[in-house]
Amino acid sequence: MYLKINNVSKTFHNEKDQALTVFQDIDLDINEGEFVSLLGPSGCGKSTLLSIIAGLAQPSSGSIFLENAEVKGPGPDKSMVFQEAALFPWLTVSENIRFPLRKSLNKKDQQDVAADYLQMVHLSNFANHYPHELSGGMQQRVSIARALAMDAKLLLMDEPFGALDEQTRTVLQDELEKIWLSAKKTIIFVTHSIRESIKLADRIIIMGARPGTIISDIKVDLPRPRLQKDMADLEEELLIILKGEIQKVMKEELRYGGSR
Ligand SMILES: Nc1ncnc2c1ncn2[C@@H]1O[C@H](COP(=O)(O)OP(=O)(O)OP(=O)(O)O)[C@@H](O)[C@H]1O
Repeated sequence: MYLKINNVSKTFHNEKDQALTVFQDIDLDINEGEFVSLLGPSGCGKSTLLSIIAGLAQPSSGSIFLENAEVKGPGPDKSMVFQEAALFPWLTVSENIRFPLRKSLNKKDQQDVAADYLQMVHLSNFANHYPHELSGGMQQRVSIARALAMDAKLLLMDEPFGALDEQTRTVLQDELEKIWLSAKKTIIFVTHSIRESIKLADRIIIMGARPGTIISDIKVDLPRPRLQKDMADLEEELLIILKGEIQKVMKEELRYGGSR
């Protein structure tokens, strides 16, 4: 198995040492080359699970194996795109993309790779600008270009298009689909958008309200590129599942908020 998530649980403790178990006993096997989307109500632990897979956070119990090696920390075998762009403000756009490549590629190759990915996110004319000269959406496109340029086999994306306008979002969804189809990377993609997950993923994992577990594991067997009219039935089905979970979260938040 390419990625094996074994009985993973995560509990946080607040300042009063009250325990908050975010999710419990998550078991998930992901094949190499799969495009998996993680859906679930706000606060069910999608970002936390992604950070644990990335090696940026530790599980409270359980373990994760990537190509049979236990994940103990971040590494070049996985790259992550966060909800907000995380760029070095003192480096230009092109230098930001080249930074993770500095040890693996010579200068000319770094420049070529940076230029290719900047073109892909339609920012070629901004290569020598600094992040503060770009809008939030443009900065996020640079982060995506940087993660793709690293060419890690496992790409972890935490609502990467959440802050983008609808048109840019659609363009980048199409680009990501093309990259995935040609490079056959394994992608785990957190989103709030049912439509986005049906458009992109092979497989949709739905996490339930806290303490979260996996409540559905759905194969998306629609031809690509996916058309809205073909997606409608599955969209309806997922909406019904998610609505129930969102209601549970709202009730729990009221209870938790009231106890503070
Ligand atoms: N470092 C932390 N310390 C304490 N609690 C945390 C920490 N990180 C996350 N949490 C809590 O864990 C729960 C899950 O958070 P997480 O961000 O993983 O959820 P999510 O499903 O990605 O939510 P959203 O869809 O809103 O982004 C939340 O209740 C959050 O407050």
